[in-house]
Amino acid sequence: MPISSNHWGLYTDFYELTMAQGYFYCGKKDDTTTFNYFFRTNPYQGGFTVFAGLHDFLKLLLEYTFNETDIAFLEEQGFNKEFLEYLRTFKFSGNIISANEGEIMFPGEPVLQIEGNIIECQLIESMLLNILNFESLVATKAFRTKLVANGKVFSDFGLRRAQGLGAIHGSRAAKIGGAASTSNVLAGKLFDIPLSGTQAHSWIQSFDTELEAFRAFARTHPEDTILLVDTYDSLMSGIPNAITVAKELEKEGNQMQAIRLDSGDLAYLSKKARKMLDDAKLEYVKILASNQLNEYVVKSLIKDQNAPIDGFGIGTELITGKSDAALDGVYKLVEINGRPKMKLSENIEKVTLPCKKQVYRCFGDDGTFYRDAILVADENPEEAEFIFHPVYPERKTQITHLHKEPLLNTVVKAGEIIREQKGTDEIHQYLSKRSELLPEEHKRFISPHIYKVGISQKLMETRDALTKQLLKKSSV
Ligand SMILES: Nc1ncnc2c1ncn2[C@@H]1O[C@H](COP(=O)(O)OP(=O)(O)OP(=O)(O)O)[C@@H](O)[C@H]1O
Ligand SMILES: O=P(O)(O)OC[C@H]1O[C@H](OP(=O)(O)OP(=O)(O)O)[C@H](O)[C@@H]1O
Ligand SMILES: O=C(O)c1cccnc1
Repeated sequence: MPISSNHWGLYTDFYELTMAQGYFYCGKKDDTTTFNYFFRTNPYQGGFTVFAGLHDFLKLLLEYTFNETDIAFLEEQGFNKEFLEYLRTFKFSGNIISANEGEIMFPGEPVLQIEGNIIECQLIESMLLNILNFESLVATKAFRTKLVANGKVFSDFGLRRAQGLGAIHGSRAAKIGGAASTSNVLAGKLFDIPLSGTQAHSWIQSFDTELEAFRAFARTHPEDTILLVDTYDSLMSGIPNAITVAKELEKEGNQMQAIRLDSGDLAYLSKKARKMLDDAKLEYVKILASNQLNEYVVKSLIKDQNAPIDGFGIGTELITGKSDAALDGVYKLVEINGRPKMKLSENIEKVTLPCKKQVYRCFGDDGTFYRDAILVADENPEEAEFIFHPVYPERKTQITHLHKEPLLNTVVKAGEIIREQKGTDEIHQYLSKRSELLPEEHKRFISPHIYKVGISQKLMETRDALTKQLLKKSSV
């Protein structure tokens, strides 16, 4: 982590600590609770979300403790001595079941479920949301790009444009979603992501001529020469100079790797560049492109305009998850001391589902993802006959005959991580495999088909009974 600490207790919102102290003094500190993490909408008006950030969250969860300076700081903020003594030895001791990192998930379904005492579950809320919402947002953006890149690679160039230190985890998420490499050296070291890079305009500008700059770069990097050709004029100067240097490299037995286009009409320029390179018998020299790219431009260049571009560098839009500022993931209390709990809202979309749960992915006859079923945790999935639309119960699907797979598996037991987390490469491979099972209509960018997530009869009845009780109480 860039902020050096082995104690992450303060990585939380103030109100979590205020509530924790309140629970402590209200005699609730040993109440057992269950919370669910879920999101309400897919980002980018898309049809799915890639779940990412689990590894980073679990790592910090183990270090979610308070050291002496944290305790002293909280004392200055007015927290009570007895409560601070409690925090001094605090360590998360609960259980977590979670979807795999890299899983394709949908709105409304629990992605992760945490059980523990009320204080520990409450304190970690903000850190959990901070990590999972951001990484899932960026991983989803990256995977959308991968889906339309037609096998062409793209590298994360986002460090300079990211929201501060978020870049470190953004680069990790970009790799999970499909970036082949990153320019972000610290993220590369921390998360074992291959590094890649070219050079900036400053390199070219620092020499008297472009040709001199290209030659100097080729001399110092003969085996991996990539030349940025747009500093002065791509067609009139940059590409001809790159060809001259490629020929000089050939004489020394080396092959120039690529040129990089960074402005202008990338389809037009890449076609011209390809022809110029091919005419010079430099078919092996690849063409890379950058400049405010996103999944729509990549799709247009590759699929609609047949641009002969071999790879992309993508910065701003990838690392910031443009045009969505955040994934709207939330963390809600669903059970306390064995009693189901829910949140009512005038806005039906914001009503939460009570109870400990399990999510089952139901597969169609062709083996693809067909429906997700949210069941109460102790329900036998083979006995659940139908699942119902959470808002319009008259819309139901029979699931008896469908193959089902539970999505939430134990990752933390009594405060210990019991499932080894995978590396970014393996997570991406898992995502790719799962994506093959997601029907195409959920992947399209414009008006994707909505993947259906239903709730079991038992869950619906529990929710409806609880709603009645709560409405009765609130009208007294
Ligand atoms: N053929 C193309 N089809 C669709 N979009 C393209 C195409 N070529 C370039 N773009 C995109 O159009 C935008 C062009 O932006 P802009 O006008 O700022 O670039 P520029 O003026 O060429 O470069 P800069 O301002 O960086 O010098 C970029 O987002 C780029 O990715
Ligand atoms: O466009 P992005 O997707 O964010 O990709 C990263 C950009 O960062 C670099 O530009 P730099 O910061 O040097 O400025 P430039 O736009 O003038 O090239 C690079 O040349 C890309 O254009
Ligand atoms: O290596 C590059 O070409 C690079 C890295 C970061 C941002 N823009 C370009």
